[in-house]
Amino acid sequence: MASTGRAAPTDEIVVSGVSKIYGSGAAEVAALSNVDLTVRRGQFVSIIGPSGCGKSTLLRLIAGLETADAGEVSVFGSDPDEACAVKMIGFVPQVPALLPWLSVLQNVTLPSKLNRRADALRRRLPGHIDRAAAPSRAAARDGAAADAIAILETIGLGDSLGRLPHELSGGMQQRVALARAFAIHADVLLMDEPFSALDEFTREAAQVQLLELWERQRTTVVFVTHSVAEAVVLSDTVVVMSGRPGHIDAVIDIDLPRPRRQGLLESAALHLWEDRVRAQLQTAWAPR
Ligand SMILES: Nc1ncnc2c1ncn2[C@@H]1O[C@H](COP(=O)(O)OP(=O)(O)OP(=O)(O)O)[C@@H](O)[C@H]1O
Repeated sequence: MASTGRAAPTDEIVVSGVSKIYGSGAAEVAALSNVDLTVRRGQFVSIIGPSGCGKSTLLRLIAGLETADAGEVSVFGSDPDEACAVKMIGFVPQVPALLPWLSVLQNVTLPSKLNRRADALRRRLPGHIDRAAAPSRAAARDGAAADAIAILETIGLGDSLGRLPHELSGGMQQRVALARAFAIHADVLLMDEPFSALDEFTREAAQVQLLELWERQRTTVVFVTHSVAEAVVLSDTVVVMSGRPGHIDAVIDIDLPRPRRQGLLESAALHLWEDRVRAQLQTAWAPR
């Protein structure tokens, strides 16, 4: 059989021997050097490390928004830019970036309205797993609204469907951005410090709501954070990075039971894992 030039579908995101350099000459920055990482489908993986160690660069490479200078990235067997173009990949940035003239519900349903063509293409990509049968246009519209409402209810915004973004707190706006990402039913969601602007109490509540959404969909998530507690409470695996140039120091599997809820935040087991990740970070930051 003739080769299609496309890798076979896999159940993994694979980053293999990846290096990334920005700029050239005196302005050259080695952002990543020889990074290997495997994320299995359905895993929640957090990346933690000091500022400038290449966390966002790694996320952007998986998203197909940057190209590696060496090595390869594959998203369930597809090239990242191809996977991104057909919305196999969703992105949650630091700022919610909601459209101010649209209601909460309209903000959440907009991507699925815009992405019908991408949906059709996505169904043909080898690494995509269909979560629902292809619906008719009208059924898709009604289904998308019902789905968005269910997601917004899960995240505690069921009574805010008709409100405009400026009528919401920062924490509520970020939860709408999360709902919008989950509503596209992407194969992987990449989240770049989505809770960093929230106060501690709001942040912990948002983490619990993210976990509730994730447990419903079991979407693969790669999550960048500076918070050890956040990484531990959310993740199956915490990836510890350090810089100059950016590389992976340790991959720590967090063996805490799920579902993880508010009570876990105070548990001794959680604090033991936090201590372990913090010790690894201190090793990573120690001068060489
Ligand atoms: N577009 C760019 N052009 C030049 N250098 C860049 C660019 N993007 C990132 N860098 C550099 O690459 C390195 C890694 O940056 P990156 O943003 O990936 O780190 P980070 O770990 O996400 O940082 P932070 O935690 O502060 O967000 C840094 O030294 C940064 O200055």
